Amino acid sequence: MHGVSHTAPYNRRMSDLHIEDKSSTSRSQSTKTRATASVITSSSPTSTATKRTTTRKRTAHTERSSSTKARTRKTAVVDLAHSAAPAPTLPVEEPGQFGRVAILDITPNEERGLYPARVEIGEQFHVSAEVFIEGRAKAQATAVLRTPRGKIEARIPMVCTNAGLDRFEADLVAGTASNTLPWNDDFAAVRRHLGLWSITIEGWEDVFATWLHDATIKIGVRDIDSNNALLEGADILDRWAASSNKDSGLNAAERKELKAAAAQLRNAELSLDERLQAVRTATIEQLHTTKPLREALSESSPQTLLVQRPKSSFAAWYQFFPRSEGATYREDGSIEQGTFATAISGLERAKQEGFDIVYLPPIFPIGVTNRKGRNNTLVAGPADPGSPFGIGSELGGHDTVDPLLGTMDDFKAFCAKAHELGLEIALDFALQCSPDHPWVTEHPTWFRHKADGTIAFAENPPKKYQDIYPIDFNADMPGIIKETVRLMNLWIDAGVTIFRVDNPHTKPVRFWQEVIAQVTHKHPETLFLAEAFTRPGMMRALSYAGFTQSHCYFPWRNTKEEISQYLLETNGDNGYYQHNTFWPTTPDILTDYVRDNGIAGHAVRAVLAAMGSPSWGIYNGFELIENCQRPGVEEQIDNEKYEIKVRDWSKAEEYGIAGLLTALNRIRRAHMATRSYHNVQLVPTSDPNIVAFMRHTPAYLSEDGKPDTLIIVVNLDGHNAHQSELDLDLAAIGLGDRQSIRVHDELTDRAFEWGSHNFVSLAPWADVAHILSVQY
Ligand SMILES: O=P(O)(O)O[C@H]1O[C@H](CO)[C@@H](O[C@H]2O[C@H](CO)[C@@H](O)[C@H](O)[C@H]2O)[C@H](O)[C@H]1O
Repeated sequence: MHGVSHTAPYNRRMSDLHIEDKSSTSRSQSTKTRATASVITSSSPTSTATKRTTTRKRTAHTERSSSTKARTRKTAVVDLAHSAAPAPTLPVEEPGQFGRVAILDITPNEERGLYPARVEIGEQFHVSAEVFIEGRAKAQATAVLRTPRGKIEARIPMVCTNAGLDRFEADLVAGTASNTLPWNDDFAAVRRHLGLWSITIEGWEDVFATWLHDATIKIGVRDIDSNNALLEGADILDRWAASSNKDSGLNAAERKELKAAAAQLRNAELSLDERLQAVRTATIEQLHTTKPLREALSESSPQTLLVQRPKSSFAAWYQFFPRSEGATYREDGSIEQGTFATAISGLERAKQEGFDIVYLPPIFPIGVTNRKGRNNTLVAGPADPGSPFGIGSELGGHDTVDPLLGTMDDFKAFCAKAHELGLEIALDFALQCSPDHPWVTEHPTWFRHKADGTIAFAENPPKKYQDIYPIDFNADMPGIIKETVRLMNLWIDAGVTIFRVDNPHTKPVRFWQEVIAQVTHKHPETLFLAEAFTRPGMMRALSYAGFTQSHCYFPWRNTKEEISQYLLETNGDNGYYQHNTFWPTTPDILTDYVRDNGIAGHAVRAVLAAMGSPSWGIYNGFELIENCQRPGVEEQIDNEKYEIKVRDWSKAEEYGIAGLLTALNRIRRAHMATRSYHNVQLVPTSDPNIVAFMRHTPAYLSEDGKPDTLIIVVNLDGHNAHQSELDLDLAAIGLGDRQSIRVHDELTDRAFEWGSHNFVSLAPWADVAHILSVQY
């Protein structure tokens, strides 16, 4: 976890802030504007001390602009006459020029900031920077978050996390988490907060801390300069007491307190220790933490942050095939397939289990030429419905509803029912054609013809897709873009809000960039899930191009080491660009782990997916433990891709998995800590079969003012019980001063007393996991 533990941070949210944005809406990123902002800053937060100090600082600024030697000399004399001059804010006039405090290596900042980091509205995220000043002086840092209109949303003190090495970190949140959906009346209010926000880092000299450190040593050894040190401290306290209300937010009583402490530091009738005691009070300590004197304020250039709509990070997906929903056996044993009308039962099941998004495979007419038969055979029988990914027939292509499922109106009614239930519809968009697709004759240049005039079928080695032609983008990319945008708009108008794009990595990234830009220009609420399993660079590029979520390698991360490493990889800085969705299985993926670990194994993978990633998904049938592989391949036998399934859902109760999925979605909704790609921390365990991690949201980011922490402990062995010791870093969850804490198991409702060293025992026939919420 990047989680930064603040004890008493200052100026949390804008509502508590006493700081105004001095550059506000005019905070353009141009050098000129930035320089102006710095100059304005120099005349308010740091130069607000006594009249004398203010005059001196203003003089310093005038000098810089007039640059006359005489004036420079005069100012130097004035400064020397007064113990130490406070470090000024220096204007930054061009990129790369340092301010008075140096700020380097701000994160997130992928590809040198070319692509904005992405978060969902209300998602906790993490920033860091290296901030330092010369010599022994102490620097501090503050993260400032601005809305798209330039208004300051939060100013959060950053914490140095590697003492002496200048790395400062902070957690932030942009806007308020929401479950409002695009068709809800109040969505307009959410939309106002979406778009490009900015983060700047303010570095500043903590002159009080620097002084206190040195003064304590000097007085301790009765240094000859002890009196000077105390007088210097008194000057600092005076400056602090007079500091701008906009910056420090001190009230009258606090200013009085600081002035009284300054007087005590100057009081020659007291002993040196008694004088120093003036600043060793809880009040001054508290003020230093919450309302410090910030001198030499230096501001980084802004980093952009794209804040996206609800469900762009935090979403629970549920996949089913509408043709199987409500399918029945006729008397002769043949199957009556489901339709959009009967598939309402799938929506209801998704709703009941607490999912947000229903994902449908392609719903278009299926080709006849080279149609695949059961179990991926190359010859289809007369009753075989074919793979829905074999798109297009004489009945139409990507803009036509398969008549076996219903009409366009039936599909619209299905979407409307989903919306009524609070579910979004994600439609599969597989850009490929059956040989019978109208494009094959209407747009021959969209396909690569071999010398003999034929077209090669598609493949994704080692998989072969003999029933489809791939699209060739080289001859007419503009034409394909235009048609793709038309198609997506058509389905959006029917009620689709999300596209799950099949194999996007086999098409040019630039193609997706243009398509997504055009679609979201008209329909900014549209989300895109990339079904890409490929090289990391390509997966990241698709995210930069606009895919909000991505399939990933979670299904193949099964051991403790693999899971631990993957949790950090997917929930760290990568999570700003690639929002990985954790699916335990899909119609294309049934791993050996799920095959071999029975009901317990299903429970394990569901807990890891739901708690390990803000975005997770379940392919239906998981509840029924459909885990038999087709020999030699990592996918189900009698796969629904090639045949219609008649399922007996009454069996779902028996296995308990449906109940578990429902509980997991309930826990996710109730705990803000599950909503972020940036708050995971591994918890060390002694047993190789027990993996543990936690998610923590500090109190200052939560809506109810309380921290939210979940500790997830999972026994990966689907056959044997395991016991493990488990070490908890209580300081990382803001409870460093406690010997013991109360935790509540969200799955079983049991309560435990835990501490920094704990013991767990988990058995596949009892509990495969604990999901413990810490009671604050
Ligand atoms: O290539 P992936 O493993 O990423 O899988 C995706 O794309 C496949 C091609 O669209 C798709 O495969 C299914 O449809 C094909 C075309 O009808 C068919 O030939 C394959 O046998 C069938 O598995 C796969 O489902 C999709 O997720």
